[in-house]
Amino acid sequence: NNTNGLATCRMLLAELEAHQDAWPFLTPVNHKAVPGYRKVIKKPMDFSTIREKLTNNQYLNLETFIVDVNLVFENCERFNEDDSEIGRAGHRMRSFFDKRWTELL
Ligand SMILES: Cc1ncccc1N[C@H]1CCCS(=O)(=O)C1
Repeated sequence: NNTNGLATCRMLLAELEAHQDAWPFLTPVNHKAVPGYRKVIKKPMDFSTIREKLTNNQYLNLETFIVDVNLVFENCERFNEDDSEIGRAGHRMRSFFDKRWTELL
């Protein structure tokens, strides 16, 4: 039910934030420091924004939470080369997340 969904969101987000490869995703990408980002990425998302939304009760359930987490990884794959530090971190974080939430189903 809904409460279980929110406890699961809190647990999953804590694990994402604590992951050693989370560093590119902990704060919003600084579009002043990253040329082209604002133009290319229409829906920026990061773990601190997800934390804020969770705190403000903006996620209806686990599914709406997963949509935002996946947006972090889709933006990363769109903007970063697979063969780059940030690109590789994104792939590692995505596979970590996919494995974790499916384990909890
Ligand atoms: C996820 C992402 N995609 C594209 C460019 C940059 C980033 N992340 C940055 C976030 C702040 C720290 S950093 O500047 O090292 C990396």
